[in-house]
Amino acid sequence: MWPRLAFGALTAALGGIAGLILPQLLRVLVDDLAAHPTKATLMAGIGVMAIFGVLEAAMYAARRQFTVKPAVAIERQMREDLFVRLQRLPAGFHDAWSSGQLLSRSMSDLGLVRRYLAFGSVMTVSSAVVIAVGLVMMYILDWRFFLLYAVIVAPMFIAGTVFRTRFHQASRRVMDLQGELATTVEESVQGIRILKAFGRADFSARQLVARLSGLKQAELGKASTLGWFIGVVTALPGLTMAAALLIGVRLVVEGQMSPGTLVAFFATAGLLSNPLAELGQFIGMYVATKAALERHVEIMREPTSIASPSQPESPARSGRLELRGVGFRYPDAAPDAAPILHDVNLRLTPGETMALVGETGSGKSTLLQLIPRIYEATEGTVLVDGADVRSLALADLRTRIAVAFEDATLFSDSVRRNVLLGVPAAADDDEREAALAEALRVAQAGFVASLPEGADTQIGEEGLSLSGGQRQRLALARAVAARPDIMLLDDPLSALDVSTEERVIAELGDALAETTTLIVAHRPSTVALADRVALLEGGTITAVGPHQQLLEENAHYRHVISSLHEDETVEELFAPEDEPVPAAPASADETPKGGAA
Ligand SMILES: Nc1ncnc2c1ncn2[C@@H]1O[C@H](COP(=O)(O)OP(=O)(O)OP(=O)(O)O)[C@@H](O)[C@H]1O
Repeated sequence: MWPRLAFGALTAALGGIAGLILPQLLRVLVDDLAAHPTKATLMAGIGVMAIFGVLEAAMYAARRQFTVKPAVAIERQMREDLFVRLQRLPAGFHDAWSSGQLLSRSMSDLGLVRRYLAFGSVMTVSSAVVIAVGLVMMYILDWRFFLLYAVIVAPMFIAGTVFRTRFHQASRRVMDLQGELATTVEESVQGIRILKAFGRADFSARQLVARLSGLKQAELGKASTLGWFIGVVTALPGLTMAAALLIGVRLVVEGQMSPGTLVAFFATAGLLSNPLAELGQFIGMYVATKAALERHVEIMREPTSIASPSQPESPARSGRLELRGVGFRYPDAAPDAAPILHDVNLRLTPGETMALVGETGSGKSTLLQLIPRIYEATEGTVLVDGADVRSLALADLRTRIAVAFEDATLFSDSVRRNVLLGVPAAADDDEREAALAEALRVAQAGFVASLPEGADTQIGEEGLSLSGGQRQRLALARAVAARPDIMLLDDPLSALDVSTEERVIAELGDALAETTTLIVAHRPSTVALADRVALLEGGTITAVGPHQQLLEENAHYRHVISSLHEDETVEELFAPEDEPVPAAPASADETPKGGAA
């Protein structure tokens, strides 16, 4: 890869040097033709010029051949590394970074790096070589001209130093604003229904216009910085040539210099003016690429605090789950804020189903996310199969556990691939099909059969849109298909109508008989699925026991349960289990709840 880039720079430099030979030929031709004008001299001169011209063109073509491939390969590799990094970084990192910033860093920033590698870097080397060789040739032609030309280097150097600092700041600002713009566009597209429903499309447009104006100003500032620098690097050689013309004509008239030398100087100076002006552009490209790389490195250096241990344990799989003295505060929480969770002690026996109940915002979802290490407990220990989760390889831990969140995220892919996401790659086709059929049955996702292409139907952003209830059932099917030892369900049935929910619960009860399940419940009917219920109150578990017992003994539990379901009174909840519960209206409640849209 790097040798190809080096060859690219070499061919670019050789092409430039081949071009610099032409003024020397011009000098010989002019002086010889003036002294002994013969047809043979003229033809030889034209022939050599043509050869060098073709050589210059061939070198140009070779440069592109050498440089484009490695630059594209490096860009691809950097993008892959960034993506892998983003996957590994903890959820806390993603909370703190906007998606637009990550998008612009992985797309436009890395495109800039590719362009600099394929073009800017080799052309910088070749321009520098051409300028150096050109200056040597000027010296050979006449030292006075060389001196004259060399004088402009000092102001160019000063201008270059000032330019680099300013252009770096301007480039960085433009990139950051591009990231913010990407976030605004993404949020407006994601939230288009809300904006339309509230008639606030103009609000989003105004926000976008404000961002665009900011970006425009920053782009203009960047362009004007580049503009004045290129102006300086173009004007200085021009001024030098004017001075050289004055001095050169005088030297020729006085007979101290041949006309050929003067012509050759101007031809050389003409050839150098382009690399000099381009060098300005390339320095600009270098500075912008440096800013892009800094943004890249910022992410690549983010600590992956949640990682696999170097020597992971591999305890026998049993489905045991225990939380010992667990506490947690979010990384971005104020230092004086109370922890979300503290002193949480909970033990689930293998195969047990436990419901987690608490008031809204009490930390139920947070607690669930500590188990597969989506967030890391800041106090205490989470144990899976008797081992601290931090001592297990992450991949291993996450095959032991499957999760289904209320906000069912599906990918732009077929139903089949979405549901089989957690099935081990080693499973053969029959096993995969069996897992799919079983999972769809348990999750009551029979609607899949009536989709246009059944389980091969494309869903997600690039495919068919599903209702909130359908998506939740597929997310639940995904968790079931993974056949974990421990299942974490974060209110995964909230968008289902009551009768579908009852059927799912009945199926889940059978399917999860041997799976340890912790289920965040917002409906008494979900709570009924559980062997025992844990009550989360004030950031800790204050009671654990069977639903009926907690209803009888715990006032806060009664309060939470009664607030969960408006249709059922506390008295009805006390009703013996075999007594029929009044049927809730079987509305087609498949619309997404809250943020699950
Ligand atoms: N990523 C986050 N960063 C900072 N604070 C958060 C984050 N996610 C949640 N919180 C805060 O943690 C608290 C607990 O949230 P959590 O979602 O765990 O509650 P919950 O009991 O699941 O709520 P609900 O029943 O409404 O789903 C809330 O006060 C919330 O504002």
